[in-house]
Amino acid sequence: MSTPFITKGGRFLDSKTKVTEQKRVTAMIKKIDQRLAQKRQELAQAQHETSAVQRNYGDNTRVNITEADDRIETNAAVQQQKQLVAHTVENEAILKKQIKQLLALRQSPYFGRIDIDEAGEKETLYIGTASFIDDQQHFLIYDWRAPISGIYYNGTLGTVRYQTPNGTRQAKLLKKRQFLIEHGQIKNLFDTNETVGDSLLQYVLGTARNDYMKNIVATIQQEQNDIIRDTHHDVLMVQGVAGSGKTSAILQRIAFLLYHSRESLNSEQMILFSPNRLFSHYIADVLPSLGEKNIRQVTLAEFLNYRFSGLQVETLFDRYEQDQANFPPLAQQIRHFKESLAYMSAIDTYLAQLKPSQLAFTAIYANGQVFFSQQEIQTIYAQLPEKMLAADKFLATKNTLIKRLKHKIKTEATADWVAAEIDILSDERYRQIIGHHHFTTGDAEWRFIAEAIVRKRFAVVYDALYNDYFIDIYQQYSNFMASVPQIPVPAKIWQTMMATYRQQLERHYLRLADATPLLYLRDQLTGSGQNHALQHLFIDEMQDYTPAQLRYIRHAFPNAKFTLLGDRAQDLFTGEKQIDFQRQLPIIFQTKRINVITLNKSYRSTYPITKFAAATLGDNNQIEAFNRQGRQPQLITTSTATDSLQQISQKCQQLRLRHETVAILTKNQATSDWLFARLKLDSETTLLTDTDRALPKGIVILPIYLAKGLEFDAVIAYNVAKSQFKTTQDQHILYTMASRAMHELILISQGGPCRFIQQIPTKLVQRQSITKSHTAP
Ligand SMILES: Nc1ncnc2c1ncn2[C@@H]1O[C@H](COP(=O)(O)OP(=O)(O)OP(=O)(O)O)[C@@H](O)[C@H]1O
Repeated sequence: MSTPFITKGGRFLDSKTKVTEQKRVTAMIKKIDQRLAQKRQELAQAQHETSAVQRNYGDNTRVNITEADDRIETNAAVQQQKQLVAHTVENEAILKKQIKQLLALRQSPYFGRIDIDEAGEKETLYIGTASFIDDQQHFLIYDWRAPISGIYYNGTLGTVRYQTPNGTRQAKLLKKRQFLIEHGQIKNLFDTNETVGDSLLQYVLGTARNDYMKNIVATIQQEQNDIIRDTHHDVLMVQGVAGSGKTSAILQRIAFLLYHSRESLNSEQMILFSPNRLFSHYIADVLPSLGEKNIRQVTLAEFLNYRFSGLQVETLFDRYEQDQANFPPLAQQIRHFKESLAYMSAIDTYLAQLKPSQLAFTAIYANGQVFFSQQEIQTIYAQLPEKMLAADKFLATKNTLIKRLKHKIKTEATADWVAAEIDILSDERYRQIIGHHHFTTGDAEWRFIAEAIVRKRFAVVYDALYNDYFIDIYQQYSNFMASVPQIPVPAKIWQTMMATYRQQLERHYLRLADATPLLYLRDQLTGSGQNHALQHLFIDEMQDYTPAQLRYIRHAFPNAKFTLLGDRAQDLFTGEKQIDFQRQLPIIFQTKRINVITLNKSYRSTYPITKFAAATLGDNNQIEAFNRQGRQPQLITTSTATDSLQQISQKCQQLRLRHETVAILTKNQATSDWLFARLKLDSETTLLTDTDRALPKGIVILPIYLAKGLEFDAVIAYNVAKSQFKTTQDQHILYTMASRAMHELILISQGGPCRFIQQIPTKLVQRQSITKSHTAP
């Protein structure tokens, strides 16, 4: 970049300073190069060792099983060799990671410098994406996550405090310098007294987006830093306006947590619930760019489908598409009720009062005959102490059934059919069953084989017990629904809903609103479904989750800490009744250690676009626009579909000359399909659906819910007419569409625009009407 930074509170530096700093950068790169050469040599050596160990592995572990002593020795050798292989492989992986980190540092060793005075001792520290320590153990670069780096993000000149594992420390911040270094060359640098100067941010945000989200460590803002570094709360909830850096903060937070809890935390103990698959792809580069492994990502649909193997669970997107066509008020009331905490509590009450005779046990069959009858299972359950928890009773019942199965295997082993089967057993099968076992008597051997045969015959029973198939959980849920005391609709409507539930079940289909209550009932009844190992769970776009879903997720991951990010104004799915999550959080998460952070400043879009997007929400918003100049949003009103198509084509052509990615956003998939079939565009155009996993460059057409969390250089929002956008939900859709644009926004309205646009002050949007006379040649 050649243009100088224009900075509020920043100071341009003379060329002498730049020369001195460049010298340091060059010297640093030299040191990094030396370290790289050394690490590459170590890697070559390690690879050589690995293949030597692997070669030896075969020789040393040739199994000698004739003598007992030899067997023990061979076993020990195998273990030793295994450890050696694991060690060398791990060593190689560490070296590869270090080389990758050094290569990144070589391009841009650091982005910040702080000069501090700590109790009279002056120090100059440089901050980058990873630490770099010389052979004398001097920190030449500090990792951005090191405690002292907190000063860079939080402090203005003067007295500053920073957190260390041993408590808070104090220092005087004398200088804060920001760098932009590309390919080893300082592109710009300046001193600032702001937390992180706007100029660098303006530069970073002004560039075109690429396929992947970038890390923001060089320009983290103070309030984002609070999110990243919060380690004191069980639940951290961020309510942030569109483009305020929620997703960015979550990803840097993951990197931060991994750095600070290296000993006790690894990426497998974290999971991110993301809004769609495109999003998963979009953010895939951030953690690796910070030297960390990606964590697992899952969409709610994937999570539910995994838990309901064999059933298809309605997705949020399918439901949204159907609701657009028809969503009667009574159905809305039922759904709203089923998604509430009250409904989940009703399950708790139901379970507490459940009599043994009310459990929907089912008989277990083996080879066409009843093995355990429903009555037998019920009786076992009924004999357990009344006060026992439902889950404990279920487990005790299961254990008794397993014991009975084992007993039956023993007695059945003496049956005639077993003896007959043993008589005709082939030699090969016989040897297979015996394996390495040795028997002192012929009787013992015979018994062993007989039991193995019976066990195989009754394997289905064991399977049914193991998988809890002796309770019909779908019937139990149906019974629960029939017993719910305060239903929100007339009894007849509720019964119709239950009948539909049963019919859909026959077709292996389950409504989304029933999914989490059903899982909750199943888990509470059977004591299954909990993951105690997970330590951190992150949810992006939390406004798309219902209280019942959050309650279930909390139940399923009892030891996890939660980071929840959302924006009420981007709530596309709940309809008119917005949920007050903040009030419900202590009940959902059953903790008081909750921190709520609000982000009002929006960074993604230019100032005019953010102003426009905010205005679609009316006066009732606190959105602050980051000061980055750009074109005014444009509203084009047409009178026919043909005119709209023509305008979109024209605009696409123009936008493509200026931008890498142009998105045409529609309200639903059907409209996207329709546009894709009719638009004749010269540039490469892709229609996206919810099965897509990658975002191509060029022009993309997609429904708004798939664009959640994403951003594009330019957006064309189609069709913002009053016939299409009426409700509060529509208003949120409009806001979400507008806020996806980074640099340019065009809105097409076929017929008069909706009231959310009509109300916008004239100066915020450039209006143009296309009448027939304009489009006619
Ligand atoms: N401190 C920052 N420095 C540089 N870029 C930033 C910063 N904060 C946010 N951004 C950029 O702003 C854009 C929006 O950020 P992000 O997607 O994290 O916001 P969000 O709050 O999750 O948005 P939405 O809710 O609209 O999906 C991204 O391009 C991100 O890189």
